[in-house]
Amino acid sequence: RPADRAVHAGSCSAGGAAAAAAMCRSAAVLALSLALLSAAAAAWDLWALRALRCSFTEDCECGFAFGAGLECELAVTLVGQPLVRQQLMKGLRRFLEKRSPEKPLVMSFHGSTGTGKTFVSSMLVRHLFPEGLRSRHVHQFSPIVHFPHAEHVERYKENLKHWIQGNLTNCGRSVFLFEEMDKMHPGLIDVIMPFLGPSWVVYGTNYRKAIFIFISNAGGEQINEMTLDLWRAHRDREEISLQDMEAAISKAVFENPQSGFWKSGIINEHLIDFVVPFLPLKHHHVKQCVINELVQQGLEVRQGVVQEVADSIPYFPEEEKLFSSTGCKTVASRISFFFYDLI
Ligand SMILES: Nc1ncnc2c1ncn2[C@@H]1O[C@H](COP(=O)(O)OP(=O)(O)OP(=O)(O)O)[C@@H](O)[C@H]1O
Repeated sequence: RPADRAVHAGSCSAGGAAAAAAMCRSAAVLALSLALLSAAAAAWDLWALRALRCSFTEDCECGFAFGAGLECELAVTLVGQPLVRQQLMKGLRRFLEKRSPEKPLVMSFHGSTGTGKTFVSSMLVRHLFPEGLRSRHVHQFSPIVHFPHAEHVERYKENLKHWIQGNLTNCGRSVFLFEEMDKMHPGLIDVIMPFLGPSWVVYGTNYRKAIFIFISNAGGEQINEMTLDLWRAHRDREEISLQDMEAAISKAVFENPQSGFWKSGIINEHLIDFVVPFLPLKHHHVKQCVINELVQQGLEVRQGVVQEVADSIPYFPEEEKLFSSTGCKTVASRISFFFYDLI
């Protein structure tokens, strides 16, 4: 019947439109998938090509350039830290002379406040990448800034892993500075473990060329005590046994729940290549810091100012008043006070 036919025709034409629309959708989906696939293939090709080039030519240094000036700058500007110069230069030389190192370089800086840990780490990165701390291959991490909430540790673990992996994929020569390790949530640090050893695989990059530096006050007390014992035995700080100090620091940070390395596999598995102890600074070291700072600020070096600034800083232990409680940390801020006051 005509009406039926009309209904039928209507439904048929509606069905045809729906079928056509479905066909259009499938075609669009197919086209989009093909486009995505070819884009992914192109990206993959590029990545694989880069990976291939990196593995054959070692040509993925991302602007990394270790100059000869670090040792000299350390000798001229770093005060009272014989072990730092020695350990740092030994670690770097051994690591950088290998075209294909078997594991990343892992160093750990320990010492009480104001002894030069941050000072040395920023000097070091300036000698590795011309832009220093501003280089996009130098990555600073501070648990206080990046991971402030203890209740999110599990999420932080994932974030930290992806952050390191992403940066390493981007540049195998990346430098990671982990500051304030003593504020790190317990257990979090072990997420980094696989990246520090010899057997991790990060495709498309040679992650074994990376440098990891851990910085903390943990172990500072042990360093101070050992330096004090030496002084009481009428011996010079240059005579400190690095082995004894390393053992004392490793034990202290492993056993201290507040150290960030508490019960950490990083210590147990001996993944730290160089423990770098920063010794407490004496009165004459502080004076040298004052002189350096005056020169740096383009101010006249007046002996009166040097003495006043060094005398104004608190020293420990109570009886001998031997070491500066704040190292050279407050020197710069004190200079303006004494310099302009004494003029
Ligand atoms: N051994 C040193 N030789 C020369 N200058 C130093 C030394 N130690 C500290 N200073 C001076 O004091 C400033 C503060 O030191 P720095 O920030 O490196 O201390 P830190 O050990 O990192 O302390 P904190 O543990 O509190 O972070 C430096 O910028 C530098 O000017």
